[in-house]
Amino acid sequence: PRTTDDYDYSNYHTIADINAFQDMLVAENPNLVSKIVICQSYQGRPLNVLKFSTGGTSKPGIWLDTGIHSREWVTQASGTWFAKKIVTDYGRDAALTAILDKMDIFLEIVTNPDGCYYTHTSNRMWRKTRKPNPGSSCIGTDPNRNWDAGFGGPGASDSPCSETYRGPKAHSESEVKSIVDFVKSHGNLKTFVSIHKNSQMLLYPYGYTRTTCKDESELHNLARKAITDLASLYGTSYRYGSIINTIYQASGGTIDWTYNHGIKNSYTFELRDTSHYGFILPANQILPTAKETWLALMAIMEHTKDN
Ligand SMILES: O=C(NO)N[C@H](Cc1ccccc1)C(=O)O
Ligand SMILES: [Zn+2]
Repeated sequence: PRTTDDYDYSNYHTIADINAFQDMLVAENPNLVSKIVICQSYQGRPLNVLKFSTGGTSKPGIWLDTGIHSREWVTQASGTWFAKKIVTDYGRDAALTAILDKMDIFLEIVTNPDGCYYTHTSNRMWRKTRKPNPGSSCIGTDPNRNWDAGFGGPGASDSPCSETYRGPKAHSESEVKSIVDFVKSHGNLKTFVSIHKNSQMLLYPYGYTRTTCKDESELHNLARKAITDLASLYGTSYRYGSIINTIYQASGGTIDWTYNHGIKNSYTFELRDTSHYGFILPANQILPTAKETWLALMAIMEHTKDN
């Protein structure tokens, strides 16, 4: 595709396509979009973050990431659609314009590029990073267990062969450490949304402990509003609640760390479906999934702007 207008948003794409999309989007919208390379993956691929900003220096920020689990292809595809939606709606949609006039949005679409490449070339079901584990023939760490939040506790594995291997130590994976460093250097993120698939759930901290997080009632009420907006489009029903109460105990998870690091509005989305198709969601569900999820994200971003 020569422009982001003729990019095929209703299909799954390789990393090369998605990186080309990102560069086109920046070139087409130099006053709104820029690309930050926050680091490289283990195998040396760039970790690209799109910054959507109307200028200013220390604006509060909203972080969105997709594809941290590489096999969850509908999330990277949705992230691509979100990027185009932001530039399309700025200056046209009052709600989105108000959000961007007050806050910056950071979007990492291919958060696990090594794993993503591997799903396209070798194993469609790959979830983890692709860094080898010394002393084991098994590759990779689960980037949703590698964060310094209850790290190594119940709800993660210490076996490199497990899909939920936590890694040799917290933040051992550059794909994780690079986000940790970005959060610390930015210092003013108000919202952090990590997008996964399968289960149709909207989850908030904690996963590693049954302790109720201090903002639980606010996060619960906002989650209810967000999934109500989501369901208004096609009737897709979501469950919501804390990770540990809604899905299961998991330690070292992304949003437990971001919440403990002071980002109140920390959420994990689990997009379509509820395992009817398993992880191979048909491409014809990409656009409906992206569009309904955007309504929930708008609810979360508007709440952030107003609180
Ligand atoms: O893998 C997915 N979804 O794809 N999420 C599950 C559940 C989860 C969600 C949020 C935080 C921690 C744990 C996981 O085992 O990581
Ligand atoms: Zn996942």
